[in-house]
Amino acid sequence: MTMQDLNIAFIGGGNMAEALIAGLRRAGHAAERIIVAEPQAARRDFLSNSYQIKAVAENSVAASAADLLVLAMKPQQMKAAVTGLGLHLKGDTSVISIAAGVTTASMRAWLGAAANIVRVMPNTPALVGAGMSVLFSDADELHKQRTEYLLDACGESLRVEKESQLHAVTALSGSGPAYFFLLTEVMQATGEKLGLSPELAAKLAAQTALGAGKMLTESDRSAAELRHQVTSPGGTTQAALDVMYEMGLPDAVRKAVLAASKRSEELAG
Ligand SMILES: NC(=O)C1=CN([C@@H]2O[C@H](COP(=O)(O)OP(=O)(O)OC[C@H]3O[C@@H](n4cnc5c(N)ncnc54)[C@H](O)[C@@H]3O)[C@@H](O)[C@H]2O)C=CC1
Ligand SMILES: O=C(O)[C@@H]1CCC=N1
Repeated sequence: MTMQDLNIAFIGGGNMAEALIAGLRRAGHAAERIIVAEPQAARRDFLSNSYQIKAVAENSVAASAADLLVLAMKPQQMKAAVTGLGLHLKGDTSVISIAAGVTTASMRAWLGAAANIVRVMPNTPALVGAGMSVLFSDADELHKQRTEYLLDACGESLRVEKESQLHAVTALSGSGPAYFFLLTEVMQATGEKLGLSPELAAKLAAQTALGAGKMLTESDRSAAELRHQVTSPGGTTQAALDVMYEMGLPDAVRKAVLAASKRSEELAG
C-alpha cells in the first residue's frame, strides 16, 4: 500500500484537525480517503463542504476503516472518546494522538496494549502548509513513517527520542504561534493609535512577521545576530528594545514558555 492509498480518519473535527485535513487535501490526498467523526452537526457540514470529505457523527464508523487514525479532541475529552474504540480498529492501524499531555501509556490503557500509538505535537500553521510538528513513538517504524507522510503534507516534522521532551515541544512550537500572534496584535493596534488605517497596520505587522520568520528559517545567522542587524545604535529599534527590556519582556516570555510546559505536564496527570 502506498501512502496515497491510506485511509485517514480524524476523531474530533476542530481547529487542529482542520489544519491537518487542509494540508492533506492541498498535498493531493484523495478526499474519499479522508473521514472525520465530529459530534457537532454544523461543524460536520462545514468540514465536508470545505474539503469534500466524509463527515460522520459516530466515532466507531470513522475508526473502523482507518489505516491512520488521528485523535484530535481536547485532552480532557480523550478518555471518554477512545475507551472501547480499540475494538473497532484494524490490527495494523496507526493511532496518532495530537492531544497535549496525554501519554502513550494512558492511550494504551484506554485503547488496548497492542495499539500502535504515535504522539504528535503539531501547530496551526499546518493550515497554510507551514506547520512544525514533532512526533514521539515507541511503535514500529512503519507507524512513524505513515505519520510523517501526514505531517510533511502540512509543513515540517521532526522526531524526539524521549516522550517527556514533548512538554517543551508543546510550549515552543505547539503553543508558540499564539505568542507571535499576540505580539502582532499589539503592534497592529499601536500602529492604528499612531494614525495608520487598520488595513495598513495589519498588513505591516503581518508581512513583518512573515519576513522575520523567513529570515530565521533561511539565514544561517542566529536570532540574536538578526536582531543586532536591525538595531542601529541610538536609533528607533534601540529605543523600542530598551523599553522591552526595562519592562521585562524577555523574563515574561521565559516564564510564559515554562508555564506552558508545566501545564502540559499537568495534563499528563
Ligand atoms: N489548536 C492548536 O493550536 C493545537 C491543538 N493541539 C491539540 O489538538 C487537540 C484539539 O485541539 P483543537 O482543535 O484546538 O480543539 P477544538 O475544540 O477546536 O476541537 C476539538 C473537537 O473535538 C470534538 N469532540 C469533542 N468531544 C468529542 C468526542 N467524544 N468524539 C469526537 N469528537 C469530539 C469537538 O466537537 C471539537 O470539534 C487538543 O488535544 C490539543 O491539545 C495540538 C497542537 C496545537
Ligand atoms: O493550548 C493548547 O493546549 C493546545 C496545545 C498546543 C496548542 N494548543
